Amino acid sequence: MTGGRAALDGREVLRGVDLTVRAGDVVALLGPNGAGKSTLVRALLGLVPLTAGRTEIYGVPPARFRDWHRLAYVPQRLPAGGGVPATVREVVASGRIARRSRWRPASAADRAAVDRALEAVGLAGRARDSAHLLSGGQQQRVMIARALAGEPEALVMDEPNAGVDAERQHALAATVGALAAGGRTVLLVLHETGPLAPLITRTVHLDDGRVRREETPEMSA
Ligand SMILES: Nc1ncnc2c1ncn2[C@@H]1O[C@H](COP(=O)(O)OP(=O)(O)OP(=O)(O)O)[C@@H](O)[C@H]1O
Repeated sequence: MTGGRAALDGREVLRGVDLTVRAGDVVALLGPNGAGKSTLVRALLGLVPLTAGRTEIYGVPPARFRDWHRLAYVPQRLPAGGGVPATVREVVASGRIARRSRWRPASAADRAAVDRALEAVGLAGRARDSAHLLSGGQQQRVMIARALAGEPEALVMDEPNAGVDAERQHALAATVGALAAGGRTVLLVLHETGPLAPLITRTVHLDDGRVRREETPEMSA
């Protein structure tokens, strides 16, 4: 993103953001409540239109970007259920849709990716349960698993550790560590880096809609 500006309800929330996330980066986006972190990640994905500046995903503006299987996004708040009952496994399997050619039934590779994703978030034993009956934290893990199932090159997660206990935070760090080791790109909105700290290649501090500071681990070492 270069010079990105965005407004919500007539109020400018992004005030000229320059941010480049490179392949293989594990970026932590930090900042106080209301700094614009969620709006920034949504704007990077083309979910919030820019009023000025520009942004590109793999070199293409979001409106023209087609390779959505390369990315996955785990929003901070869960989309309202929509009243459609689905099992945990069905929700996670929906993360494969962008990868599958249309009308083709799920392959062994699809099923294996869903199994791995369920294992990674510790929900393998809940696969047949109704997703909408799980707790908020478990539903968040379902959304993370759905993102992992698509085996994206880049993952964007908005506050995946909010309200999450220490054990699950360490489990998430293990998952992110495996992604990083595989050369994947990860952008995380965080309140604090916690167990993810050793994995982070760059921290970006946002305040009042602007990037105030960027740090790499070498700088703080
Ligand atoms: N849909 C909306 N309409 C109007 N204003 C909004 C909307 N969503 C967010 N805002 C406001 O925009 C500002 C930035 O919000 P944003 O959610 O991007 O911040 P954040 O840094 O992610 O905060 P938090 O850590 O609390 O999630 C806040 O002042 C918020 O109240």
